[in-house]
Amino acid sequence: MTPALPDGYRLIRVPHSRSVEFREVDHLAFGYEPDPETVAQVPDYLEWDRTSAVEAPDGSLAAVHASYAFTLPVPGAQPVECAGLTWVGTRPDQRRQGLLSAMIADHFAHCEERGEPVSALYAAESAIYGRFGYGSAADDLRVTIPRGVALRDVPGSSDLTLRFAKLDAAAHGGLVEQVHAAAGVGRPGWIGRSTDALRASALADPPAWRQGGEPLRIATVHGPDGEPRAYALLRRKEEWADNVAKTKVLVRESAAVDAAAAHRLWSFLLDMDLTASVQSGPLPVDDRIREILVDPRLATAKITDNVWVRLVDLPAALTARRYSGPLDVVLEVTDARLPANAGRWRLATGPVGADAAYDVRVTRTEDDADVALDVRELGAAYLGGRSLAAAGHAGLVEERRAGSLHATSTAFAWPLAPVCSWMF
Ligand SMILES: CC(=O)SCCNC(=O)CCNC(=O)[C@H](O)C(C)(C)COP(=O)(O)OP(=O)(O)OC[C@H]1O[C@@H](n2cnc3c(N)ncnc32)[C@H](O)[C@@H]1OP(=O)(O)O
Repeated sequence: MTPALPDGYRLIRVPHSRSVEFREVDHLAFGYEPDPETVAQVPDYLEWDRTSAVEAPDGSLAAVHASYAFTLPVPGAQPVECAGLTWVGTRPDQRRQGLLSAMIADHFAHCEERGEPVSALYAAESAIYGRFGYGSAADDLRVTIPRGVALRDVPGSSDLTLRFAKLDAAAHGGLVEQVHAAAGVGRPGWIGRSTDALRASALADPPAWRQGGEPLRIATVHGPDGEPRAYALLRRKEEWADNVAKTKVLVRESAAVDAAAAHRLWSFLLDMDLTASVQSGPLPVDDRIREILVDPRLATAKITDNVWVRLVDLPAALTARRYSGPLDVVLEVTDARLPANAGRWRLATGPVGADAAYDVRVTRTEDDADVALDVRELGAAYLGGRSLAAAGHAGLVEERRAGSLHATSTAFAWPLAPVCSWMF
């Protein structure tokens, strides 16, 4: 069902030649205006063959959205093609007349045309996207830790070398992406920056973004042959109180390829002169730092929703991931926006064979349903970080055959918590 637009409005693709107008809608919707220095220093990272809008009858842009061609790491399998929805905005004077609803339908149609079975996003407000079938599929953790707290020993940490420098995009860009990719192996949701412009924007540091802190620095950890094994992009924000230094270390993003490298990095961050605390960037909720703090209570933790996931092509999406155990279940799915997903589906997986062959079948069935749920709940559970049983406990998933929800929930769960380490 395509929601109707008001008379005279139409959905269009936006070419690069209209980029100023496109950005202006977003500035009006979000309430900001980048200064010329920021515009000059942050690369244009939108993909201009994936930018769309609603045009008003007078030819102006009333609402906009864009997407990135990502691949989304899923539990135990190759990443799946994924449209990363972004830059969604409706002009304040055009709100609540269905423009977003029409743009989302358009976005799903583009996903289908491009063969992208899932879409993911960061929600500006968490109440917006559930109605469109997106489920909150991951949380992220941000910790603030006082300087000098003790860490448990991790073998090999003290053999590694730490370097600290002013961030130089040309010199450090390759290292950051190499470590980021290696650190995310096996981690559902760990989306990589897919274009040079996105990679460059991760290192952008215009003065307006510094909030009174120093320019971005980079701490890197190296193995015996100098190979990079961890990094943190950070800035210090100088503060003094009664002649005592209270400077904060603000980490934008960090990643480590293994436990020793993570320990070496944190040992450095938690022991910087003149500082009082370290505030992390977005981490998975099961991050190593939670395990290695001697006194975890000293860390203040904040958990927020991270990526949201929408199954656009349900059978393709469910077939593209692995499950934590054998399963044979009939799911009855509701999907108000994409009726092709609705109805009864048999999801059957066997054990992994000796040859590592793995079989997942998702087929239409007329058999009685074991578990009934909306596509939103399937999206939430897709990366293995949300419990379908918990959703059932909350009244959002219905168990029709005793025991089937426990089995389904167990199979969808995954040992490593999903997260995306950067906001898009
Ligand atoms: C992935 C991203 O880019 S996230 C960024 C999202 N953008 C922003 O937050 C910028 C500021 N906000 C806006 O630009 C707009 O308010 C938008 C884009 C969120 C909504 O655009 P609109 O064109 O007004 O949405 P539309 O009229 O299609 O509303 C669809 C439904 O969503 C609801 N809705 C829209 N925005 C919100 C919201 N922020 N919170 C809760 N419900 C919302 C509407 O009430 C409506 O409900 P209904 O179907 O029950 O009537």
